Amino acid sequence: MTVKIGITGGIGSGKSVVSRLLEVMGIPVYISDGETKQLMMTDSCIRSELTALLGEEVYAGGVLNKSLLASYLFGNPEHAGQINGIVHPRVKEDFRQWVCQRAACRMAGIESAILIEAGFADEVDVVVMVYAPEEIRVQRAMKRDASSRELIEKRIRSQMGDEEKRKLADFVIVNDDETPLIPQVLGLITFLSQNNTYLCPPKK
Ligand SMILES: CC(C)(COP(=O)(O)OP(=O)(O)OC[C@H]1O[C@@H](n2cnc3c(N)ncnc32)[C@H](O)[C@@H]1O)[C@@H](O)C(=O)NCCC(=O)NCCS
Ligand SMILES: Nc1ncnc2c1ncn2[C@@H]1O[C@H](COP(=O)(O)OP(=O)(O)OP(=O)(O)O)[C@@H](O)[C@H]1O
Repeated sequence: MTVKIGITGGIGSGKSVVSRLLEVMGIPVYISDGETKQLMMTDSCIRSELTALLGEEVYAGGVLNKSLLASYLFGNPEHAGQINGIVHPRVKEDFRQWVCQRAACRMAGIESAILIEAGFADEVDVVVMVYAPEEIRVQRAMKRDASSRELIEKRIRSQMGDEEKRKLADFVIVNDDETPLIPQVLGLITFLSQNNTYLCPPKK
């Protein structure tokens, strides 16, 4: 049985960095942001529901209009709920298939900023939170995306707060530019390898 690791944390916390380290160590990771964007292009149900909600311009020129979608989604919690309700059930199905295709792997991960909010915690055996103080996250995301503080803070407000997330996580990896990251990731893998009883019975 593949042990499923959920990797979560707010925007700019360093989930992608942790996921890359896991991949380098031979653990495949389902990157939700990328897979979701792919599904929003290829899945006919998602396409028709998003078009019904936002109009034809959401796929203007045959590509996903990310700025239109982002301004709608991050503008209002109700809007976020509508988009999430269209997209997340399909992502969940897709992730299940992806895991089945990797049945030979001892461990596999899923990375999502909104793993818990989107109801994916029940899909995994262990939830790992990547934590960084909010100001560091804002600075990283502004630099990475050449984005404004206002925009990043808007996204942060649409996600679950760190304190709440911490309580629901089984492990916390601190990525605060001071605590070394690699020993923490190695520690996680070693723990999961040695303590399979902790993970039993795995969730279906
Ligand atoms: C709004 C979109 C088009 C913005 O795309 P863009 O390339 O600018 O940003 P990207 O996808 O890299 O997201 C950046 C970060 O925003 C945050 N974020 C994205 N979607 C959501 C959401 N539904 N709720 C809260 N935060 C979110 C995450 O921290 C994410 O890592 C895109 O994020 C999207 O399609 N979101 C809706 C689908 C979704 O929920 N994706 C999250 C993975 S399940
Ligand atoms: N320990 C670190 N040292 C230096 N730079 C880092 C560190 N951790 C993350 N970064 C940088 O900060 C930025 C944000 O990290 P990353 O993309 O991993 O965050 P994320 O949690 O995946 O964010 P998002 O939710 O937006 O996808 C990236 O440019 C990354 O290279």
